[in-house]
Amino acid sequence: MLSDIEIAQQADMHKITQIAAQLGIQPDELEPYGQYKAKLSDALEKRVAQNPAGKLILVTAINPTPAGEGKTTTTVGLGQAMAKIGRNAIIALREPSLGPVFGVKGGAAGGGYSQVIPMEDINLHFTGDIHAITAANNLLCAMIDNHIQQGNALDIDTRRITFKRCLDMNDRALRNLVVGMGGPANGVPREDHFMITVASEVMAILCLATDITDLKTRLGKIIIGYSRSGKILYASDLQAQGAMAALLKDALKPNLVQTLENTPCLIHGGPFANIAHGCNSVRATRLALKLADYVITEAGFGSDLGAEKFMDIKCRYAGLTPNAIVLVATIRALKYNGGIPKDKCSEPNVDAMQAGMVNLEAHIENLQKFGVPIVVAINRFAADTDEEIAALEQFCKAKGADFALSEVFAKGGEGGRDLAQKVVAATEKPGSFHYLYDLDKPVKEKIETITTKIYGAAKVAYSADAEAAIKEIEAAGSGNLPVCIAKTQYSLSDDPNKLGRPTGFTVSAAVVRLLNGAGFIVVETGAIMTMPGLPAKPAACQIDIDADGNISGLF
Ligand SMILES: Nc1ncnc2c1ncn2[C@@H]1O[C@H](COP(=O)(O)OP(=O)(O)O)[C@@H](O)[C@H]1O
Ligand SMILES: O=COP(=O)(O)O
Ligand SMILES: [Mg+2]
Repeated sequence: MLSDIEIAQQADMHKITQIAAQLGIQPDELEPYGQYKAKLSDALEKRVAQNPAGKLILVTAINPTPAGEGKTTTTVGLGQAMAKIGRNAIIALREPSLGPVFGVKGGAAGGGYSQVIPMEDINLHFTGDIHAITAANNLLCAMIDNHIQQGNALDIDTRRITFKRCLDMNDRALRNLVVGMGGPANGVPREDHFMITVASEVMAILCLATDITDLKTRLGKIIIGYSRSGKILYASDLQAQGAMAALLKDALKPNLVQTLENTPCLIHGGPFANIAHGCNSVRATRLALKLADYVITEAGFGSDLGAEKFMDIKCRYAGLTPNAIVLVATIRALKYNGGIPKDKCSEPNVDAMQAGMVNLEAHIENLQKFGVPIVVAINRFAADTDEEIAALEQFCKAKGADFALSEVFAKGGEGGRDLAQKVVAATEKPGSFHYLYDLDKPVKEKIETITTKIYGAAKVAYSADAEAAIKEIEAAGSGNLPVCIAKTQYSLSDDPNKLGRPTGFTVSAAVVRLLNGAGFIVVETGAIMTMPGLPAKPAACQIDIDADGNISGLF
């Protein structure tokens, strides 16, 4: 079989103006970036605002292996399959981060015959949105350190600056550093830290902002740290929000591209779901709902992360109601959850798969708590045996769960017809969507609702810092915000080694941070890091470009 990039490079790409025309988008509502990418204008958003909204479908997954289980691939394949069955659908994805592209997972443009294209552009610089987010974030950092250098009128406590620099790269050497070295002309020395751009508050703000005014307001509300008297300081205290918003003017507009089968795709925003809220932007999702009868979108990692945050943060803020959920399960991930090492998960092993079924069961039960019809998508890999597939289908039947065997990786839209039919039917079932918790509950109660009802934890252990932060957040009147738990994606717990369906465990809430601009409270658990590191053999080592500009090795 050809590699992902070889399939993508052989695709018959249509001009982006043709893809736009399929959606009724006028040429003057499109801002092309070359012939195959474009941003969608504010004028379009205004013109279609009164259109009836389409149906919203979320794609999530069980706990993944490090390679990922095919949510993006399934989202793309389902979008293609909907066209095959004559349904008018758009897919809405997050933009890939350079961290995984050069790290372990590789790109995030789907795979096989279900990819979005041009995949090299999408996986690398795309339309520059993540670079703009990095620049806006680091402009604020430069203004913080400059304010201190210029006399520190705000009396910023240099030991309590909470806003970190960012870079869209897996670079562990930047996790902890000292800035301002070199003497009086070069700044004031202080400890600082980098996080990966996709975990930054500016990324979260871009994904939740409804327009440029809302964006600027949110940016101004970013907490940068404290004065030495303990006063909370904001980006607006440095008059930074205007310049930051100006840097993000174009990044705020959703991007239009296409799938291998020339069906439309919006890509906008790219937060990870383990260390951030894991959903593409509200603007892109809302716009897509006004342009098509079905919108298929994905949220990162398993339902314990991306799907829970999609429901309780994104849908709540955007007033969205999902009409169906696709739960991607793979035989390899079930074996992984059944205790098989990741490099052995392609070997036939029904027993191990059966042992790992408890993880699928947990995710089905989790998603049922949101009151939205579910379809399990068995994402078929070449190594899957008929016996394993039959056993998995039998499990779904016994569980009373709708399911479909999906072969969109190997066959594109043709491999997703049954899934598409099942999903359309699911969207026509009565739903009773509801959030997991009410915002007016105490912060600890919201945290413990997620950890017990979704993760299956027995309790939460709060560090002294976490306890103090929760008290301070509630005393400042900000306790009525959603919670965004940062934890490992490999386990329902905060311990990556607890696979399957662990019970009786304790989740450790180590750090609690108020993202005042984004409007949610981050709870960092276990040993989660906001700046990943590259692996021993980075994917970057196999990426190359020839004299004609042809890129290879991206996957
Ligand atoms: N059915 C499949 N067979 C082979 N490889 C697959 C299949 N589905 C997905 N992949 C590959 O697995 C990796 C993860 O897929 P992706 O869709 O990015 O998962 P997720 O979005 O859940 O992280 C990608 O390299 C993709 O090409
Ligand atoms: O945030 C993680 O997203 P994927 O699960 O699509 O890799
Ligand atoms: Mg993905």
